[in-house]
Amino acid sequence: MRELERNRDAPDTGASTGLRSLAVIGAGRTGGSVTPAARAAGLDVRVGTRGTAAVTAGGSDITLLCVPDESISAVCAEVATATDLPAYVGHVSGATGLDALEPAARRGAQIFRLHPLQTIPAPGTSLAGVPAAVTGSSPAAAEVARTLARRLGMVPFDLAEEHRAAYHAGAVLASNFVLTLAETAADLLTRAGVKDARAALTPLLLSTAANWAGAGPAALTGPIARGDEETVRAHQAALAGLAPELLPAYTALADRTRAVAAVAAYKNQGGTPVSTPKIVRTREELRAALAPARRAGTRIGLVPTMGFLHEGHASLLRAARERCDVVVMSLFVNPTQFGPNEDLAAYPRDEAADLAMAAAAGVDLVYAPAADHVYPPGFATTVEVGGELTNVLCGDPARRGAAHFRGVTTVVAKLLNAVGPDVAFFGQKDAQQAIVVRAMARDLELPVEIAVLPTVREPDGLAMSSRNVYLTAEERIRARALNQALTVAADTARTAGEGSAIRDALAAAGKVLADAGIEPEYLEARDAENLTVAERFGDRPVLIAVAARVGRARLIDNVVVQVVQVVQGA
Ligand SMILES: Nc1ncnc2c1ncn2[C@@H]1O[C@H](COP(=O)(O)OP(=O)(O)OP(=O)(O)O)[C@@H](O)[C@H]1O
Ligand SMILES: CC(C)(CO)[C@@H](O)C(=O)[O-]
Ligand code: BAL
Repeated sequence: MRELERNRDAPDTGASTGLRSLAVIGAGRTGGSVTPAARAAGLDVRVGTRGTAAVTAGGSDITLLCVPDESISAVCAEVATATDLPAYVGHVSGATGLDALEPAARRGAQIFRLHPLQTIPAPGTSLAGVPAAVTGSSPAAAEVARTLARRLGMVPFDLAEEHRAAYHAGAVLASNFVLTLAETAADLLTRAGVKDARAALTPLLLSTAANWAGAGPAALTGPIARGDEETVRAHQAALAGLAPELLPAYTALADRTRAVAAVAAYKNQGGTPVSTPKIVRTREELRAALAPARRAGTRIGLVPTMGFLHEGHASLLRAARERCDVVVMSLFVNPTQFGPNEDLAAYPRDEAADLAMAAAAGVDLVYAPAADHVYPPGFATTVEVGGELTNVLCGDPARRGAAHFRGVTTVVAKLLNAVGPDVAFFGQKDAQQAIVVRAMARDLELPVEIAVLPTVREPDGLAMSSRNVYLTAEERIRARALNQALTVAADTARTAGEGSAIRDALAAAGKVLADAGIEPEYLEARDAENLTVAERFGDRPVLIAVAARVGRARLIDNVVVQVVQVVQGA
């Protein structure tokens, strides 16, 4: 065996590896396939079973346990009693940990797992080209397992022990669940009157597998890939009548398929997705999906959005990805923050594109509930931040009113409760919203950090907003005046310096707006922390905020000006 260690880096052909003798314990499907492959590779193979394991294993270079999962531990205990203990003891189970080989490890053997990622229906199945997941208790044990795999004709890849269960779940999805899906599809076709459903479906199933093997998510075809949601709804209606028990599974798979379609579309544009986010629609699914992260005490980040994502949202998602272990994005056009004459019905929506952006930014979980799930019949509780913060600027009764912020704080409180994030991310573009949400979190002692990130702008300075889509080409050009006006106000203040009049800065900004034919709903300067009216520019940050209708779009923007920098600790 020492020879085997000496030759670790040698090519794995013939006797040069030093691997000569192999004890195979178990003569079932896997053992019965390993044995002929090992003999064909020129190994000296001894075969034993439970009861003869110690005698068979004694003196071998490697002993491989090919016994049922539940017997591995007991058979390993037998092997551990061998007088001439093999240096390496392994098993071939995907579901079982290395710890099942503890009895041999305790006596000084190095242990490994070598799991063929293939169904082995009978003894004598060829292992040629079969991928094999390899894990070792040491680098030497892993190398021995790789060498053995190659000698048996397999293609080894490394698998970390802590990811064994996830890996095995993947294997079950690809094999067992695909079979279950095929069987379910056949059942449905049979109920729909098709005679030999299995024969009818076989070409489709085989070509789907072959196409996926070649092209991955790009091989996806069908209604979801082409955004035909009407057909999806027709399927759901048909299932509700013919096979209602299949409806939850169909709906869950449709959501998963939307995420795959989004990833495919994003890749198609040349992007490299960081993840395929999971979509959940109910608070129960959300909690279940987050339970492992919560148990593990990992850092959860939440980015609340109303969808129709742009680079502003993406900057929040990327910040969450950098700062948190798990990134949750909510996607919900919240009806309670829209006034009766506002644009709730027209608000732009594109879930598939949103999922693609979420995938690009590395989002783990997208929470996209229906309105009646968030607000079921009987819903009667609201969260409201009182006082100045919600009565001024957008909260002025003549504008969106305090009811708008009541809608925002109510839904944000619900989202914070449902997700339980460590950090929630908001954009400075909605400056008043960020201040109001911070006040709510502080007043209600919510255990969450409210992070506020800078406004992301178009190259010409226009703040990115989902509502920019409402602008015609001519309005889009005029809309630049909002940021230009704020820039002029900030420059005026900075040039005039400490104590300069707010009035002058606002007048300069107002002129820029007027020149563009824009009459603002408001153009005001307020203390950037408590929103009280600001009198002069000085050492406190001043928020200059504007709201204006440009065509159909009501746009907002702001800048924070502090003409005297306060040196911390001075
Ligand atoms: N340009 C931007 N830069 C940074 N953050 C932004 C930007 N636009 C929106 N956000 C932030 O993204 C989050 C979700 O906002 P929302 O989905 O309402 O997008 P929006 O573009 O502001 O849409 P709307 O048209 O409703 O203003 C909020 O915290 C918001 O402040
Ligand atoms: C925070 C928010 C998602 C609540 O609906 C919304 O107001 C928004 O998108 O800014
Ligand atoms: N972007 C803030 C949410 C709203 O306009 O309703």
